[in-house]
Amino acid sequence: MAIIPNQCFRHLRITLPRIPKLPSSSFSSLSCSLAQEDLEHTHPDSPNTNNPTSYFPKRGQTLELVCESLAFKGKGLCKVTDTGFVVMCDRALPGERFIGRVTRKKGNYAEVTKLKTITPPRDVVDAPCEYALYCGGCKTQNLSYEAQIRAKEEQVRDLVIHVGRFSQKELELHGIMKPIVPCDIQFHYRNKMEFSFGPNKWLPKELLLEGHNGSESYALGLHAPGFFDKILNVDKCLLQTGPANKVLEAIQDCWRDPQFCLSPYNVRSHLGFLKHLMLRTGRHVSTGLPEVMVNFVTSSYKPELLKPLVDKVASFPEVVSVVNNVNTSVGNTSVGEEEHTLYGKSSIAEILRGLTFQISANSFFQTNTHQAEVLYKLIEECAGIRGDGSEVVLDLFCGTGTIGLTLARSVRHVYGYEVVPQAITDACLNAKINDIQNATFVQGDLNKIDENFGNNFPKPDIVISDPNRPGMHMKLIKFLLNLKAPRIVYVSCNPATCARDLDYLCHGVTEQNIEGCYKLKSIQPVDMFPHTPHIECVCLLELC
Ligand SMILES: C[S@@+](CC[C@H](N)C(=O)[O-])C[C@H]1O[C@@H](n2cnc3c(N)ncnc32)[C@H](O)[C@@H]1O
Repeated sequence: MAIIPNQCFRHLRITLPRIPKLPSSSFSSLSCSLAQEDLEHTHPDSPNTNNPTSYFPKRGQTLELVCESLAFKGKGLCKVTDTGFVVMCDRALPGERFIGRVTRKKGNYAEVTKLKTITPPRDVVDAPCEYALYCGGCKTQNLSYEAQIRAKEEQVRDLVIHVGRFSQKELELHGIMKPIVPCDIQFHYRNKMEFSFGPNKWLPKELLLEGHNGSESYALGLHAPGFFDKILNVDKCLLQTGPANKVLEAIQDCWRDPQFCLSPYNVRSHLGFLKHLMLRTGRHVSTGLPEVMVNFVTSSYKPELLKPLVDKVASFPEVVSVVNNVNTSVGNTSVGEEEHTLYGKSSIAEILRGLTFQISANSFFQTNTHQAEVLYKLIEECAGIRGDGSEVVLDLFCGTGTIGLTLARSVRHVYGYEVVPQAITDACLNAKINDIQNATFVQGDLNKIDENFGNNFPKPDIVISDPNRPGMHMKLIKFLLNLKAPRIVYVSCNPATCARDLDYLCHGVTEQNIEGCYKLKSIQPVDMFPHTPHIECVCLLELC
């Protein structure tokens, strides 16, 4: 993710108080409270716009609560009896009655930790994963899938109304709000997982009370929720593909063997060798069979130490690539300063909308390939391309060019902009592999555009904008409002910033005397990540 200097948010800051503040007894305000937290989080300079409130539970106080619905970030939303005061609880599910302890004050609501369930949630199911209750990845695995997607759709509607300032009536009258598109495949859908090594297994309190002891053994797994230094050991992850799980199990079976002298990296002492294990699954372009890349991230380059693990994983026919990213920094990222190929190829392939994409260890690619097909089809439909090869597409936040390239076949030219230089290199490579000559990819920071932005491409007929969580910068909003392209397809992974940007584009920015000039035609939530709180949306805007 790009590091964004604080001053870039000056323009956004003054507009944030416009998010309506509703009485705490209103449910809509609850998810808005959390959305506000997210908007402030993404814009660190923003002022504190918290509402004073007469009732506030004390920190440490215990309360009996009922979870009413799921709010932004998948937190359970509850109200204190009699006062209607809002509290949020991680992992509380709709219908669940429980005892919670207040842990912190947050604007006009408080956060609680669940101590004990009194009545189980509605729509509860048995979570198939043994780690579901502790691992930070799947927060809602024990909620039926129908209830999960219902909750996601409600959140989007709530944010579009209360942050985006679109009325329920206009959403309904014009059929703007579309029903969420579910994901047909609810497990094993992730093509990429990153596990971390650590010196001690982390165990949740419940297991420690049962007498389990984790502190004595090394861990390979996922970070315990909220901890950068604690690893929940995981032998299998139900979100990743079957072949990737086979590889994970094989590594778990042998990496602690003392004869291999392999040590996990300790993020506190900065000693140790093995940092992360990244597993990516693609497909062979002709056979369609799965291809796995194994990426060992280590603190130094010692291929002889990795050899036993490399030999073990290379024995799987699906493993076609083993690479080693060497990251000598004390930071905890998986991108190395050097990359060495230890077995097979340095990249794997994937097919999306009939195009082939080369995926190297650190290149960005949609993590749910199956649902990316669905998402890209929706984007293409929204783009409403005539197909006569006359139109120009501007692909903002283009990553490795996947959206633009899937549209390139039916337009005159695609111009893609992206901040990460490696992604631009990959986008150009992807264009070449697919013999696409009418696409130009440019590296640049869309938070820092000036009046010259737009001089190097003709006026687009269609703008695709797919920003990451912070959404679009005010400079880009202003640019788009001046550009007046006939259509904007806004793809978003954060419904809160999406609702804010839709408001700017359609209703303008009053404080800056900027008028909106777009009409929201449709907003389509898409579930890309079952069992997690993440929500993707595809929105179509047309010039008024
Ligand atoms: C959600 S991804 C979308 C990628 C691509 N459209 C796709 O579907 O694969 C957002 C992209 O925006 C890029 N990005 C983030 N901040 C940016 C900025 N300030 N300027 C340009 N690109 C940025 C990220 O590197 C990332 O590739």
